[in-house]
Amino acid sequence: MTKLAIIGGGNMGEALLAGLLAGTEPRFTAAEVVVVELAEERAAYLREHYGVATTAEAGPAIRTAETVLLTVKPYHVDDLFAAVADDVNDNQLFVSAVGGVRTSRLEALLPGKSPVVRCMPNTPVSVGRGVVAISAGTYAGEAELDYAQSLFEPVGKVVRVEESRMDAITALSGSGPAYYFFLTEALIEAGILLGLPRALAEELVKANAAGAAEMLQVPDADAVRMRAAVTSPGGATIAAIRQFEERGVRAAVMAAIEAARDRAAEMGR
Ligand SMILES: NC(=O)C1=CN([C@@H]2O[C@H](COP(=O)(O)OP(=O)(O)OC[C@H]3O[C@@H](n4cnc5c(N)ncnc54)[C@H](O)[C@@H]3O)[C@@H](O)[C@H]2O)C=CC1
Ligand SMILES: O=C(O)[C@@H]1CCC=N1
Repeated sequence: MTKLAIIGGGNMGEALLAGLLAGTEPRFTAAEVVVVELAEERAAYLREHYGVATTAEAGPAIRTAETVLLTVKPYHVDDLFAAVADDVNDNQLFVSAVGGVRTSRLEALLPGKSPVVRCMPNTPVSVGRGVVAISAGTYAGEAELDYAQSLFEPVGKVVRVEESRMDAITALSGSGPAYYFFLTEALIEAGILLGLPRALAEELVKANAAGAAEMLQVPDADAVRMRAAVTSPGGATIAAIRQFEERGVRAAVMAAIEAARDRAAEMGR
């Protein structure tokens, strides 16, 4: 029996696969995992890089799996479940990372009463520094949440949440790495505007991100206080902060996360 079937070998399927197979004591060996991926070029890449088996046939992979991890797009879900109804049993755990899709919708698509845990990971799971929010569906309880926690702890921090918070968590945390990468891009371009060579600008901006991230991990780290500590009276930093505030960057961030939350909810319908 396969321990884990990952359905969808795209960006998130690969990020979780990489994290779960990494390290000297990986959560799974490659032989314990099968990835269901329709695009053959993508499947070949995953076989070559991770040594896992792949298939385009979800049914047999699901039939023989203890845990089924869903990493397909929300609009793939109906077709997928229609095709595998005969391959599912109630002893399997379904763990869904599908954005916006509620456990009640997945439960309605499943033929029996398989337990479903919904999760929202982020791409740093690929390097063991992710964060994964989990919540239980109707037929999943503490045992299934404990199992999901043990599944994801090797790839990052795990937080248990009410499912009603999942769309907000998708916007803030699932999408979160993209915002930091976006800011990174913008800062590198700013360095180039100021005449720095691209390689130097990249080196400085990436090292700043790593340093600031490390400082934020110190217990009781306070972003407001740490930002103030950089902002000298009458100095350079306050001149930049004034531009951010005049241009509404703080309000833009809030509006952006709100839009992501609303879009997550819409995707799941
Ligand atoms: N990319 C991210 O950072 C995050 C993504 N998610 C969620 O993960 C899911 C996947 O997102 P991505 O990996 O970014 O998308 P993606 O488009 O990169 O990957 C989806 C993969 O599923 C494959 N696929 C489609 N139908 C299939 C089927 N019936 N059987 C097997 N494979 C099938 C596609 O060929 C594709 O490779 C989405 O629901 C998204 O909301 C959640 C958290 C973060
Ligand atoms: O952009 C998306 O819809 C997915 C969900 C969170 C991150 N990526």
